[in-house]
Parts: sequence; structure tokens; C-alpha cells
Amino acid sequence: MLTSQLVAQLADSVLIVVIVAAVVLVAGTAGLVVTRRRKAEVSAPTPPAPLDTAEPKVGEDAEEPRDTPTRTLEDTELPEEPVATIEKPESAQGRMVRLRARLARSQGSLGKGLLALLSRDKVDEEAWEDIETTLITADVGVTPTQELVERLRTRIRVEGVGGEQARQILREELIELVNPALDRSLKVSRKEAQPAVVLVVGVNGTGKTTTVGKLARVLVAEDKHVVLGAADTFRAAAADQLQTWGERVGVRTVRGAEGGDPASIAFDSVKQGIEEEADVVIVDTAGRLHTKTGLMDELGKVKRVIEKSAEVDEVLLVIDATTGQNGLTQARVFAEVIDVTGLVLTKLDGTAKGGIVIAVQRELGVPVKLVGLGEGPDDLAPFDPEQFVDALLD
Ligand SMILES: Nc1nc2c(ncn2[C@@H]2O[C@H](COP(=O)(O)OP(=O)(O)OP(=O)(O)O)[C@@H](O)[C@H]2O)c(=O)[nH]1
Repeated sequence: MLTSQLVAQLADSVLIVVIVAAVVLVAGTAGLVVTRRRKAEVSAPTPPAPLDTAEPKVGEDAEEPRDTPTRTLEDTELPEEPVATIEKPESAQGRMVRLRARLARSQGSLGKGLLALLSRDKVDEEAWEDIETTLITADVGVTPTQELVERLRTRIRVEGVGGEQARQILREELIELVNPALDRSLKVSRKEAQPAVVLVVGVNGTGKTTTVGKLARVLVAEDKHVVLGAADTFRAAAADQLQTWGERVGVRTVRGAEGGDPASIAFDSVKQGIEEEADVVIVDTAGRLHTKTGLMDELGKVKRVIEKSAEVDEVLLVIDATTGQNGLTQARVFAEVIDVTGLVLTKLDGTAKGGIVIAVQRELGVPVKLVGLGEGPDDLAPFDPEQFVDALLD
């Protein structure tokens, strides 16, 4: 009896559980269906809007402008690197006028010092000694100094002294010492259907690559077609540096592998110049210590290899004016291994020893053709003795 009651109770419980489960199941399924339907409503693609075939309205019929204001120029992000444009370099004419103040600033003590001593009422022995010291300190060199002092003594004795007269005498004698008779023109014109070739040489860090870049600008300003040869395969960044200089004025740079054979790059750049019918090919070479025989011999090879296809018209030796007497020693050794046709004195803006112009010309019997007066792209000027001396005396 008890058992049958127990069984009946159990059956009731099972029934209740089954009923509850069924209700939950039905409610769950209904919920799911509703959610699915809602989701389907949300993600259903909206039908495409009918094409607006109406004519655009103008004037008073025009629609109201958009809520969001149109972006102004200020809002627009510009690319960081401006689009490369070809620069127009300053012409060589008149550069010296612009750079004269800089020269006067650096060399002022030389010119003004001499002038002050010569303008005294009486130029005594002590004053002449001071004049000599001033000239030697400015790197004019012993022999040129003695010559100049001798000529000044004679003229001052004969023509007398006095402010303006002393200035005139000094000006004339300094110009004579710098030697205005020397041919300072650069051989940079095509001849016999071939480009002129300029080889740039010198000790490390004197400013060769910079000078090649600046020279290219001088020539581009004269409407010359220039090709650059990056034969400095020793310093990793030199070819990039040169190429950047070239690109700024639309000039091609021929380069080779880092550590490659400089003679072969020099050859290729001249070949390129011939093919492009260029006016000038300027070849930059690696800086080399004048004391390293192997490197110095390499220069001869570079020149000989170029000469297989074209004549080398200019060999420009770059000298850092701030190195003083050491610059003279370099000049001497370079001149022994290669025929230097012109000198470039760089960094004249950074030294008071402008007398090196006189000394180095004397040493080599070769004219200073260009002077570097700053790091700016157009801070290279053709050397002019009169303007140089006038800047000293400014
Ligand atoms: N103030 C001044 N600096 C100059 C002048 N010319 C060149 N320089 C600087 O001298 C440094 C060396 O110049 P580079 O052209 O790299 O010298 P480089 O002779 O090619 O050097 P290497 O390839 O190592 O032999 C650079 O910082 C130039 O900007 C100049 O006339 N005035």
C-alpha cells in the first residue's frame, strides 16, 4: 500500500518535471525565434535608394550646404617631404660681392692690421717688423712676405705716407702679390664633340664632395649640361651626398658599388657624359692622405683610365684653408703625382689666414680658381684677386 502511494507520488513528480521542462523548452525556442527575427531585421540590407536623376540645382534653387564644413587648407595634412623641385642656383657673377662681407669678416685683421701700421706718421723699424709678423701669421709665407715688405718700404719712402695713400699702395702691392696675370678660367666647355672632364682631388675632409656639388650648381647656372661621377667609393656616404647635390639641380650622378674600383666609376661617368653629349663631367675622388703612397698612385690610375676615352681638362686640388702650412705640404705631394691645373681653397670663412692663397699659388705655380666661403650651396665663388684684396681692406 505504502509502496503504491510512493510510486504514485513519484509519477506525479516526474510529470511535473516533464511539464516544467516542456514549458521552458517552448519558451526558449520562441525567444530564439524572436531574437533571430530581430537580428534578421537589423542586418537585412536596405534596398538601394532610387537614383537621383534630378538636374543639379543652382542659384536660389540650390540646396542648403552640408552641415559639415568643407575642410580648409589648414586642416589638410601635407606630406612631410615637399615634392622635389629643381633649384635654380645663383649665377657665379656677383657671388663674390655677396660673399665679400664674409671674407672681410674673417680676413679683416690681416688687412686692417697692415693698414693701421702703414698709416702711421712714421713707419719705423718696429712697425716694419710688425708688418712682417702680421703677414707671416696670416700664412702668406716667408718669401712672399719679404718681397712685399721690400716693395712697400721703397714705395712708402718715395711716395710718402698718409692714410689714403698708404691704403692705395698696400692695395696695389697685395693685388700684385696675388698675381692677377694668372689664368683662372675653368676649362669646362665641350671640345671636339667631347665633354670637358674635371677631376677633383685632395686630402680627407677638405671639402671635395661639397665643392663638386657647388661647382655643378655654378655650371648649371651657366646652362651647362653636367654629369657627376661618384668615384669616392671609400667613404660610404659620399656617393649619396653627391647624388643629393646633383638631384637638387637636375644633374645625373654615376655611381658604383661601395668599395668598388674608383677608376672604373670615373670611366663610366665619362662614358655617360659622352653619350648624353654633356658639356662637363665632374669626377669626385676619395680623400687620401698624401702620406699613403698606394692611394696616391691610385689617382694616377684614375686619370689614365679616363684618358682612354677623353682628355682630363682640369685637375682641381681642394685645400682646406684652415690647415695652414699642412695644406702647403699636401699641395706639394699631390702636385708630384698628378698635374694640378687649379686650386680650390675651402673654408676661407673660418680662418683669418687668407694669406694661404698667396703661399699655395707660389708653391705650386698654379692659380687659385675657386674659393669656398661657407657651407651654403652657393657659397663657392670664382677667385678674383682684386675683390679678394678689397675685402681684406674693407
Ligand atoms: N665653413 C665651410 N665649410 C665647408 C666649406 N666647404 C666644405 N665645408 C664643410 O667641410 C666638411 C667636409 O666636406 P666634404 O665635402 O664632405 O669633404 P670631402 O673632402 O669630400 O671628405 P672625404 O670624402 O672624407 O675626403 C663638410 O661639413 C662641409 O660642409 C667652406 O667653404 N666653408
